[in-house]
Amino acid sequence: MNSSYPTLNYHLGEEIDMLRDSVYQFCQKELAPRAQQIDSSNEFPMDMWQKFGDMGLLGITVSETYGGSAMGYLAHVVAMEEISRASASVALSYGAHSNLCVNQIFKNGSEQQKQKYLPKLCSGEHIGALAMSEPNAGSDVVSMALKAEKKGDHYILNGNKMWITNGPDAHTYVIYAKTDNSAGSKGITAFIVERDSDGFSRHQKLDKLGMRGSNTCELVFQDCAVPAANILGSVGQGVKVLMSGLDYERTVLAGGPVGIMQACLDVVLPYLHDRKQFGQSIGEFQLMQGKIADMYTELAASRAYLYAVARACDLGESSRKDAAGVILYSAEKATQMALQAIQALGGNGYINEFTTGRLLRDAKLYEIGAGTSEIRRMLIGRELFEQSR
Ligand SMILES: CC(C)(COP(=O)(O)OP(=O)(O)OC[C@H]1O[C@@H](n2cnc3c(N)ncnc32)[C@H](O)[C@@H]1OP(=O)(O)O)[C@@H](O)C(=O)NCCC(=O)NCCSC(=O)C1=CCCCC1
Repeated sequence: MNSSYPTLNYHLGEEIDMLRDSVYQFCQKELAPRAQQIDSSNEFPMDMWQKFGDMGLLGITVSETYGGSAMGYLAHVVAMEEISRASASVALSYGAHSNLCVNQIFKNGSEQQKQKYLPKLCSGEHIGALAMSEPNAGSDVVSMALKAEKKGDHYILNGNKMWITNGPDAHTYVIYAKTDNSAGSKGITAFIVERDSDGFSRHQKLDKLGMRGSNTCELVFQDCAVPAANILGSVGQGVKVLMSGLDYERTVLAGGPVGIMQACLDVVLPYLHDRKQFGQSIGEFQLMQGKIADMYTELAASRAYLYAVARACDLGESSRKDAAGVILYSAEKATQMALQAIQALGGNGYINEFTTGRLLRDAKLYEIGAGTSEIRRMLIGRELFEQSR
């Protein structure tokens, strides 16, 4: 697990242990030292795409035929966790690329689409994004208004998408639009849109509270013609692509808050040894030991849940309530843990020279993005109630 203390062995297998070790070594050397600067500059470090591509991380769930490394969801969450431990915002962009865009094309694309788009997305030459939210369709995503009207062998898209991770930088976008406004969820269709399409533009980058290294923007479609050949799945079946994608998305992105929790312990533990008050290391005080006990336990519990849900995805047993559950639990614990990390560092925790403020700002996103905590509770409760009838 690469920590300064012995920790539980989750028995993930040699291949995934090696992957974790190489991602950890790379990220601690090349990313963690830049994380504060990435946050303050509000810019994604673009050199990372090629480096992640070279390491086989960008197409980690994609078969080798299309340039992927075919390691599966458990490997994906471990990579997500270790990148997030070093820089949560870089991990968010990584997850949006490799899961939201790349994995959606891999799972739902035609042979032609996979051959055309996946190799460059897996190598790091191209960046991917996925767009479902709109200014007036966040939690109520099915009420989206982006219109796609058939005209010959093209669809003409008009409308906006909002809060799109990697929006400013991507080459390839998975976009959901309404092909039939009167058909509710059955009127949604998924499209692959290329960045240079006429009538497609990316608006100014959004100025966010946290995740500042992950670029986000609004997308605008004005009579944007997309070939019918770029439909992902089939016409009117986009909600299935979207909803099943959200289950994988929530699982993979839960690696983000788990990495943030580890980063909290990484900063607090040495501080408890170094910081002296009342003539001794503050870690000698039981109230401080109580804090790290809670941090360690909540991290271990989040991790165990995460690996169990990711394993289920690998076995084709993905569960809607557990995908929602793992990100609900780990996101809320990460925010609480970041607050505790600030408290443990006292005055130093409150200044930006230390990482704790960034960890808090970054953690908060995971209680909102990929479904709010409220939507997650609703999904878990609803499914549990239905299943126990
Ligand atoms: C749960 C929810 C509130 C929707 O409930 P309703 O009761 O309206 O929808 P309901 O009746 O449950 O379903 C509709 C259709 O869909 C099918 N289906 C559902 N699950 C699945 C599934 N798992 N697999 C296949 N089909 C599914 C369902 O059968 C139904 O079809 P039908 O109409 O009957 O033909 C949904 O809208 C949601 O979840 N919102 C959060 C969006 C949300 O999470 N954004 C986040 C966007 S932001 C984001 O992702 C990121 C942010 C920052 C970082 C990067 C990512």
